[in-house]
Amino acid sequence: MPSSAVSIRSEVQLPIQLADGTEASALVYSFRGLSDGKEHIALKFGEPAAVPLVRVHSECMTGDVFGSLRCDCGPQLEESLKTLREEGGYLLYLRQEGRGIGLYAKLDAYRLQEQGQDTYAANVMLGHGADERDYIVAAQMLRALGVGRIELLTNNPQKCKQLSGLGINVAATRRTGVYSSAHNLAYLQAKVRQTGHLLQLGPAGQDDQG
Ligand SMILES: Nc1nc2c(ncn2[C@@H]2O[C@H](COP(=O)(O)OP(=O)(O)OP(=O)(O)O)[C@@H](O)[C@H]2O)c(=O)[nH]1
Ligand SMILES: [Zn+2]
Repeated sequence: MPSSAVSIRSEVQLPIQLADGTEASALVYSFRGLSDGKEHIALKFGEPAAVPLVRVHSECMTGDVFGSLRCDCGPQLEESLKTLREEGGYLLYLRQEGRGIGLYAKLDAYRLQEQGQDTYAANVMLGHGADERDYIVAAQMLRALGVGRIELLTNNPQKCKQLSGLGINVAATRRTGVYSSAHNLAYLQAKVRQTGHLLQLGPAGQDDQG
């Protein structure tokens, strides 16, 4: 369960340029006492509503930084930043690279996917869990920010379930757009099939972008 010992360590303004060239400003928080000892951060945009919009984003260096088309993380992050700038709210950036298995192991999993394994089976073949994430630190960060009730921006029912189980009131959820292409269609299909992600997938590249 979230520890009450977690507190805000620092806050600082961060001007941001979004992919479309427009600018935003966020307050970036660091934390003291998070249970896994990692450097997770939260970004606050504008004046969040009484039930703030929250994106809990799992780190994906290849997608978030380099624009990898193997997954949908980059466009989901971009969409989240735009929506949060417009509506106010929080983005929690969780250091859960590769669904918790780490960057190198994720790259190894990509090799296995090239040989026909799906994204979950590849993790298991490497000796990892299919999805090793939990959302304990997310709940700790929200509590430290004084946020106990949220609207969650996600297609992943597990995030809602786990956060609720950790005492965060997920009053509503909002789906992100669907960002599919020939490169990530099999990956997105596996997410729908195996973890119940709420994505409506048409033929590659023809899905709604919002
Ligand atoms: N192990 C592994 N991790 C991946 C792979 N593709 C993306 N990831 C990681 O998966 C995480 C993102 O998870 P997703 O399943 O895309 O989305 P989600 O966070 O469950 O759900 P949303 O809230 O809807 O985005 C990030 O940590 C990525 O680094 C892959 O093929 N293998
Ligand atoms: Zn990704």
